[in-house]
Amino acid sequence: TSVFKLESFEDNYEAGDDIGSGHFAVVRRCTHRKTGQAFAAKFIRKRRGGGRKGAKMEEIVKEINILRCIDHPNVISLHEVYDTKMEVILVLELVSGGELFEYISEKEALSEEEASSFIKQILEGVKHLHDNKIVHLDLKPENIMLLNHNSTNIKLIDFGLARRLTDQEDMRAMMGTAEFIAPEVVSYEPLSLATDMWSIGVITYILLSGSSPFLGDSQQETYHNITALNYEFDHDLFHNTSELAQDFIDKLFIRNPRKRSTVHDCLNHPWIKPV
Ligand SMILES: Cc1ccc2c(c1)c1c3c(c(C)cc1n2CCCN)C(=O)NC3=O
Repeated sequence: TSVFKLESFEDNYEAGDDIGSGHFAVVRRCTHRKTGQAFAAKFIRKRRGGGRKGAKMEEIVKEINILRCIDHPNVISLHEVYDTKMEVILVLELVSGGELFEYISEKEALSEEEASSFIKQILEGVKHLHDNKIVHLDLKPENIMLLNHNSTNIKLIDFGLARRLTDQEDMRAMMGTAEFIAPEVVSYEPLSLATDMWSIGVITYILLSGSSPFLGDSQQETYHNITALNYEFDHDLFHNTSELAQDFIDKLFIRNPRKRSTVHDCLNHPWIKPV
């Protein structure tokens, strides 16, 4: 198990404004009283008694143990953990550049160089996770944050759905956000590191075109588009996108997870690695 700080969070930090929320969690900017350093504090409500609200302790500990074993410039780092009666507080590295999602919304679509540079950093971060047998399972532009407004450095955040791939438990679970999940998730088949690679294909498609490849008018339609691999490089959106970029994406939108590009294949793909 993990050692939690016993003195109170408030002794050491002044909580600031709310910057976002997720499953049973609220994220607030906070300042370390002694040093003035800024952090992101993720307040996760504990499940009390037989209630359904709040996260199970074993899930919280799983997220903490995953965060504790990763250390990479493209992945957010965990600084401290506080355990109180009602909640667990993760003190996390703060990034101030906002979500990649907001960045692309403002720009419509990115140049191939910019998209390739973002994807390369995402791949570097995901390689670190995959080398540690950790699958993120919720890769999407909202969980990719810019370090600061004037840099294009990114960090992966939010490991609430992340899992460590242990051989005995074959992981099946409906999770993640519809338009980013892989066919095996929709069909409730075993998940693997390849599940993250599909999501990277979706993110790449969005960065280059501003449009989501499988998104339908309903969740069911989106799921159908995913399991039917019903996507195309719409001419209006992709007419000045290289064949190389489309090949990179085609190698990720493969139904059979074992045939899909791995993070290593992607890092060696000519669209990413300058030849
Ligand atoms: C400046 C800013 C604005 C919103 C933030 C964050 C930072 C942020 C952060 C984190 C998480 C889990 C969620 C966060 N959110 C919530 C929205 C994330 N999709 C985090 O771990 N560090 C952050 O800076």
